[in-house]
Amino acid sequence: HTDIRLSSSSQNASVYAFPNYDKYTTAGNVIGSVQLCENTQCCVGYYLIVNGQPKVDVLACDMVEKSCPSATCKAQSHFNNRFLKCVCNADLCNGNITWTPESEEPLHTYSYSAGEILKMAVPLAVILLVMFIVIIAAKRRNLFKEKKNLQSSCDDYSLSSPCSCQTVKSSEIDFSQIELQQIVGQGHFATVFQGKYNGSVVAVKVLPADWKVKFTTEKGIFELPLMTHAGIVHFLGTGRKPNDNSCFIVLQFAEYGSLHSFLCKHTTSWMSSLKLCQSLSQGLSYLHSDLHSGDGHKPPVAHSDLSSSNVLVRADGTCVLCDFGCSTILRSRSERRCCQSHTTNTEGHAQLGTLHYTSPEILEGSVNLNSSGFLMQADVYALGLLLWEIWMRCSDLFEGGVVPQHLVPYELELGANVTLESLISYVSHKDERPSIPKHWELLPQGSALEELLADSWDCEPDARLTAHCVVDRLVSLRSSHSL
Ligand SMILES: Nc1ncnc2c1ncn2[C@@H]1O[C@H](COP(=O)(O)OP(=O)(O)OP(=O)(O)O)[C@@H](O)[C@H]1O
Repeated sequence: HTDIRLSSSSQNASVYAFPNYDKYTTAGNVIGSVQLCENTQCCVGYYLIVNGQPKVDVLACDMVEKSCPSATCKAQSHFNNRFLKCVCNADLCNGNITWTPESEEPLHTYSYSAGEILKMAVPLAVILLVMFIVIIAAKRRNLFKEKKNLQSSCDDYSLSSPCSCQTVKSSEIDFSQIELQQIVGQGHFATVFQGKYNGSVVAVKVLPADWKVKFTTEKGIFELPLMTHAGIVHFLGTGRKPNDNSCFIVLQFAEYGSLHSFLCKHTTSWMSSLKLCQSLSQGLSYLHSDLHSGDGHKPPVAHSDLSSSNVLVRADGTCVLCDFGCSTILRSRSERRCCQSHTTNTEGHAQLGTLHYTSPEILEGSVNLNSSGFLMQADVYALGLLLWEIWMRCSDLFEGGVVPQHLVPYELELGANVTLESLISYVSHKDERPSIPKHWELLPQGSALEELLADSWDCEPDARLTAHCVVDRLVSLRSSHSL
């Protein structure tokens, strides 16, 4: 058992305990066994289910600032029958999780009540089942058709596991070479630390041994040939911690953290908003590209979990993509033959990303399999939402007025704890999108912005731009409207 000492003094203090990370407990604002949450109201608890009982894995302040309306720590996600997460807003509340084995469902989501989780789980299961069946059926019937102009680089691709005929051997990093400092991020699966490796500041993403599949998927993407690009977080290597067998990935450190936390704290000028948008779109365009260079071949990759928490901001004000744990490699038929012996385990695994950013066709389970790039089109829908998020914090687009505080898409319309049902009704049935300020119509670049957003988040996936076209539109926006 973890020894937890309680503090009665400071507000929003969160009990913290790192059974596997004892030597890092002095990092950050830690007093005794209590971490003082200075920049967030939320405490988070991660528990592993051992012999039917939740056992503390990590307790800390919630660095990703997700909503935490409850004072008690009710289990909100339950993965693989092994892992629970809860968030809450009272002193030391995350030391006690409220959980009953029957009340949880395996969702990757924000905080929901048990009833809501049940309501969402059924349609989600149906969507996943339908997607799986139609993908397999489409493969059999060779439904993927050639497309001109749009997605021209992804003809005849199909989903594949992260195996590759070609991979670049990455460096195996010895854990003793890394000095972990403080926690800088907490995803659903991983804890991300700032650290030092070979004299450089790095980010170390630690995934518990239970999440080996996520780790292997992400490692497989980083190890594809030609994956080095300014818009994709730079990968340094992977390893295993000797004491508990958890896996870690060492990455370039992004000084501003996630785009979400950057936009919460900062507003931008028009030019710096364009820099964020352009680097983000270039990163996605590169990820989607099918590249041959020398002996190396990078197949197109769909990110499948784009959100402002999975985009990082570097010190120079550019974005990089991160978190490839849900990504899918799209392979041509000939490559699949060559990879056949490795492609069975995750074949057809189109995963749902963060709910707010999920495209209407995936929300509804009506994926158009005539379009081989449907996962890339879903990424472009999320890209449109991210561009909107960035511009909603651009002070030059609110001159003379107040820049609104940062909100994730649909938070204003549907609240922070959005449900699948409300999203389907709003985004799919009513075809609504995040609202664009009326006065943008009057700005010189206003109509180009609106068109770009509309063409990225169109309800019809085939009508959406490619990520490459988004880059082109942003380049022309920059040249015609540089302030
Ligand atoms: N290279 C990095 N530099 C700085 N911060 C980072 C870096 N990588 C990740 N982070 C922080 O850690 C958070 C979680 O990282 P990541 O999304 O990779 O974890 P995850 O568990 O896979 O998340 P998810 O819940 O989206 O599946 C990010 O939102 C960001 O705040």
